[in-house]
Parts: sequence; structure tokens; C-alpha cells
Amino acid sequence: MENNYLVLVRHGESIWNKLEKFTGWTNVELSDQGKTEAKQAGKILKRNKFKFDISYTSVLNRAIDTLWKILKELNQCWIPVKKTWYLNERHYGKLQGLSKIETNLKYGEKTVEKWRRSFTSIPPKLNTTENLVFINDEKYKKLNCHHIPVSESLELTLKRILPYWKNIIFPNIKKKKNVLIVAHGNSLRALVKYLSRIKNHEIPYLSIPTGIPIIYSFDKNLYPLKYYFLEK
Ligand SMILES: O=C(O)[C@@H](CO)OP(=O)(O)O
Repeated sequence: MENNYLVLVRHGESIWNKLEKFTGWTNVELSDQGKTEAKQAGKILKRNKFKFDISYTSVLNRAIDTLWKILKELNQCWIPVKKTWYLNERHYGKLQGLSKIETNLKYGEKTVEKWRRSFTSIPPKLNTTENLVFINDEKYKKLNCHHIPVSESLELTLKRILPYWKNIIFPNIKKKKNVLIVAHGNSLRALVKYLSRIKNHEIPYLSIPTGIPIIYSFDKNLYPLKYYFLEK
């Protein structure tokens, strides 16, 4: 492989993915299947001779654990790992912790589908008291509490991720480094939308499976080429 690459991986199945509950910023663990998916992602990358110079993930356990399992399979635990809240899952507001089926019954499938998959729709917001659980969380201590979201559309998620992509991650691509990002269903949908210039009306059709590496390479102007899923 001559050109440098960017690899995106959504964490393996979490226990709340399994239970079909809205998760967002809730810090849940991988399910047993999710742990296997994470190892499998590492094995597939190894088989295809991927090697990384630097890796990025969110501050949520399911992504950190997945990244760790991938690096272990690759025998690359020693590379730099940067953890940042900028790559956290989209904040799902009041939906966090609710069952997807019950939410459909309560609000109607059309509304819920918009919250889940459209670019601009913002799920119901947490009030300040409800958001204290994040404001008081040690992980977010350094953040100004006004920067902690109370709910995010995909658009707001992208707005949050973009400065980190442009100022911190992308400079590595410019330096021809191979970069691995392990993040979440919607934080990665937002990034893929940006990189692949997916239109707002097309984004509802993009979903990112757990544990399947997405491979990007770049042309000479550092424009991202069409991505593909690495499944074997
Ligand atoms: O619950 C979540 O945070 C996300 C990802 O698992 O769910 P959805 O696929 O509905 O956006």
C-alpha cells in the first residue's frame, strides 16, 4: 500500500445497541458480540496489512475498548492514542436511555426516524438539571458547561467535530501519516458526510455498521477518494 490512508471504525455492538436503547453520550460497555466484532475488525485490518501512525477515539468506553482491541490484534498498542469528547456520539437529549420501540409508539415512527436519520432535526433537549450528569462528569470537567450539548442534530454533531478534524486530525493526513479513528454511528456519519460530500437529502440512507472498517485514501490534492468497507 503506497498512499497513506484514513480508517474509520464504529465501535462494536454495545449493550444498549443490543437492547435497542438510545445511547448518545451514555457511557455503556460493549456487549459480548461487540467485543468479538472489535477483535474481528483488528484481524481484518491485520490481514490486509494496515498499520497506523496515530489513532483517535472518543472519551466513551465502548469506542476506547474497541480501539484497544483493534490495536492489540495489530500488535500496535504502542502508537499514540488521543481521546477527545469531540468524537463522542451525537448527544441524543431526552431520548438517551429510552427504548427505540417505545419511543416510536410515543412520538410516531416518522418523527423518530427524522430525529435519528435526518441532518437537521434535533431530538428533545435535556434541561439544565437533567444535563448535570454530564456537567458534573469528570470527563467533561475542563469544558465550559455551555459547550456541553443538551441534544444534537447530525448537523450540530458535525459542527462540533469539524474543528477537531481540521486542526488536529487532518494535519496528520497532510504529513502522509496513516490514521485510525474509532468512534460512533452518528459521529462517523457526520464525518463521512463531510468527507464524501453527501447531500443533506441523501444522508438518511447512510448507516454505519458496527466493527466494519471504512477505508479512505486521498488524491494528490488531499481530496478524499471514494471510501469502501473492508469486510474480509
Ligand atoms: O443510540 C445511539 O446513540 C445511536 C447509535 O447507536 O442510535 P441510532 O442508530 O438510533 O442513531
